[in-house]
Amino acid sequence: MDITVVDFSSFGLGKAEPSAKELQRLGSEITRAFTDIGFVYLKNTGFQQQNVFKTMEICKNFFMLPRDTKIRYARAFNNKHQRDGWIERETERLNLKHPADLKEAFNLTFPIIKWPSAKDAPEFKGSMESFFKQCDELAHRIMKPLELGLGLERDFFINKHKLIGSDSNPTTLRALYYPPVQKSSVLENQIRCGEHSDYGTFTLLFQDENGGLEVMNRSGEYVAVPYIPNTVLVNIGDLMQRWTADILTSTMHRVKLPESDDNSERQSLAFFVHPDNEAIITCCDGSNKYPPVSSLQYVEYRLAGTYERKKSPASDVLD
Ligand SMILES: O=C(O)CCC(=O)C(=O)O
Ligand SMILES: [Fe+2]
Repeated sequence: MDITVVDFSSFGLGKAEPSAKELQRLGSEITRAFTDIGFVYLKNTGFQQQNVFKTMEICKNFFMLPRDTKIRYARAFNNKHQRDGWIERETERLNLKHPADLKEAFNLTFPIIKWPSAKDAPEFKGSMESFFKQCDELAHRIMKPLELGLGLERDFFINKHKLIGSDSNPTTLRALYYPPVQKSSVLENQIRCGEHSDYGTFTLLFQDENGGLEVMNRSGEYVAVPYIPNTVLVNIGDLMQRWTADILTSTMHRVKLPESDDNSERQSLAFFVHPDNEAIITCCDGSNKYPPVSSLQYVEYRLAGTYERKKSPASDVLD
């Protein structure tokens, strides 16, 4: 199983809308990939690889801060409407059958109250804000051909994603850091990111050169999804699968441990696209295969399962 690479140069960031024929081509190719495996690599999106790596480096500087500093920016777990901030290692478990994930993360979900100060993390705020904006623009550019590919009316998806980057939409930019792993301290079945499917519309994923991401193929085997320079990996989320009455596929994936104690770390940036809070998601083919659900209700229900009931870092810093 190979994940298709689609050339998105005709509608990359900053480009005018291409001809109807070209948009149709993009739509057919992307829709085919999302129908088959639920993942596609887009190349020439307008994202500069160097800028992606620079953003990761700025994030790494944050992750390298002492715990006492990072804890000041920890995500609160006592308020389900406040999901931004730092998430300590082994706090989340994306697969409930496995021990907690060997990763830490920083969420940018609006409203953002946990920005690290410029003193603690120079450039972090500006860099993440600008990355968020670029992701938002690319997400909207992907929706247009997708509407065409699925034979939906123009703006079908766009109209339900008007408030990205505000308190009325749960879309999240997440910086992930997977620290080096000492095999001797790893619990049974513990990996960097447990097998899961994403929750929302779709996800834009930017990986570094350290592998580990794997996707389940149709035979139920996990296969590597390597980093390809100058591409953005896009995958369908569960809400989109439901929205399209299972035409598009939300596929299980995971991040495995490095092969040996080779001190390799991993970083990624994930942009989880969700419809606006109040959007009601009803099967787009009129089949009513799944009952209508509000975007916010759905994401809150899914997120509730992700966190362990153990003492969370946020309880150290109730503010
Ligand atoms: O870090 C990665 O490459 C994947 C992370 C992921 O799948 C997720 O956070 O949903
Ligand atoms: Fe994921």
